[in-house]
Amino acid sequence: MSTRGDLDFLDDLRRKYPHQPTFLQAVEEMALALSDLFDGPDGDFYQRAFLAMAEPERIIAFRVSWMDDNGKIRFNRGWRVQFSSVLGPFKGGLRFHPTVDEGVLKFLGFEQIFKNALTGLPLGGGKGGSDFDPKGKSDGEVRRFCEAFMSELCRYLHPSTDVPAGDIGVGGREIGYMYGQYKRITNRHGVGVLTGKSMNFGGSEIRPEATGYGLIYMTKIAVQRKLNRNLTDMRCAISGSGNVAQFAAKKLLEFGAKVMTVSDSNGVIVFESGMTATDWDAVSDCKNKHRGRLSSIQDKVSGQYYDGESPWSLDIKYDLALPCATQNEIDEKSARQLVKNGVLGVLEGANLPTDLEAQAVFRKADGVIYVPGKASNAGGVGVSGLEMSQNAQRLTWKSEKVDEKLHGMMDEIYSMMEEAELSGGTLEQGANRAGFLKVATAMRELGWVY
Ligand SMILES: NC(=O)C1=CN([C@@H]2O[C@H](COP(=O)(O)OP(=O)(O)OC[C@H]3O[C@@H](n4cnc5c(N)ncnc54)[C@H](O)[C@@H]3O)[C@@H](O)[C@H]2O)C=CC1
Ligand SMILES: O=C(O)CCC(=O)C(=O)O
Repeated sequence: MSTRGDLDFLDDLRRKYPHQPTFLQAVEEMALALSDLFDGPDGDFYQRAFLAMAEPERIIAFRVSWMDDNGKIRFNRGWRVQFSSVLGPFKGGLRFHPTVDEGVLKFLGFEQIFKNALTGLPLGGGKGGSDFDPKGKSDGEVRRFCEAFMSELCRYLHPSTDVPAGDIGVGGREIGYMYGQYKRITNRHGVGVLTGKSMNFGGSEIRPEATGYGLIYMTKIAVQRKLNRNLTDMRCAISGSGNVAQFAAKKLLEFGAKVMTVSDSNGVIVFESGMTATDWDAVSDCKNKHRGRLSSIQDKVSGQYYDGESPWSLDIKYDLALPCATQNEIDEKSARQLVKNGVLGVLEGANLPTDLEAQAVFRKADGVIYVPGKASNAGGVGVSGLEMSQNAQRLTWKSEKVDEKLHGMMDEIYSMMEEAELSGGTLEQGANRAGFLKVATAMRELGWVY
């Protein structure tokens, strides 16, 4: 594999976007994994295709003005990065978080292109969101913000153009409010312009669960094929306690694994004897009903709460690390600690949770299974794609059918990665290469790069 210094053809991007470090990080991670292609016989074409993919087709930026509970008008920035329509409509979530800016959305949109390609569905890549902070806002404020956001965004959406969904800070409640406003403004009903909708108006079974469940389906496959064991009693660390983390934990409990941790940005709960179903209910209630902090349930759960810590800052032995919170949550020091404590696998539920130095530690560690988020968390957007299919058919499929398709998708993605491994590469290279080649080939066929 090349080193970061070898990728000279990225210099223009580095010069243009020094203020977008996470975007450049995502680009470099991808390019490193593709270095064999860039150095090969068709390298010139692949480099040009890669640079074309790294420039969004369109970025829409807008002001969102909304009224707070005191009757004051407040302003936020909103964006939709329509990154790539090569494989299909722009598809990817919306993030509401104070750290959101154009660079963060470009990193997420760039990852989304290849993730969506891996699902095997005709989906392009996009991402959007706002620097709005939902923390501490009343339900009325969140609703008015969502309506204001959609009032701007609605003119750019269409089932065959751009179909957003949720991400950090955007769950079923926010999707409902945005869809409500879309219907009000456009007078179009029952159309698939958003996924992650309620089952009452065109949602799909298993979409809320899909990212977390998909992650654990892939984890199960990896552990079976690489370690020849099942998940029973394996000590699994999860970070985060939102949508992805909750359903990853739920599926792990179902498979008999030991869920050792969940966390939020304030602290972590460690379940030395493994999380119980009652603990899971308490976390879900805390986050989904009360929208509270984990510290508020420390007396209601069997685990111990540590303020200011994360699953990766504590010196604990885990068999599997499943980061499900946010980008760059695992740095080099945490990665070394995980490896020292004998971690067997790191499978990413979040997008880019491992920074470049930490990735290098996992790559070098003998035998550690390392699966990047664009493969292991693809189940969410995969089921979003199935929601679009159901909307187009005006049908609702049974949950067993959706779950089976989700399982099949994760299995298929693992097989693609395994193919690369069997020919001397790694699972990580396999994921990046399969996603990239699909988009690059399509671009050549469309006459967009040649
Ligand atoms: N929702 C989905 O379908 C998908 C989400 N993802 C990724 O999964 C990750 C989690 O997303 P969701 O669960 O949907 O969001 P969410 O809003 O439901 O939960 C986010 C969780 O991360 C925690 N968190 C956020 N910032 C943090 C920080 N700086 N330090 C520690 N914890 C922090 C929050 O406390 C919360 O528990 C994100 O990286 C997202 O991009 C990836 C694929 C699909
Ligand atoms: O379901 C979707 O469209 C997008 C999910 C998402 O944002 C992601 O995969 O990171």
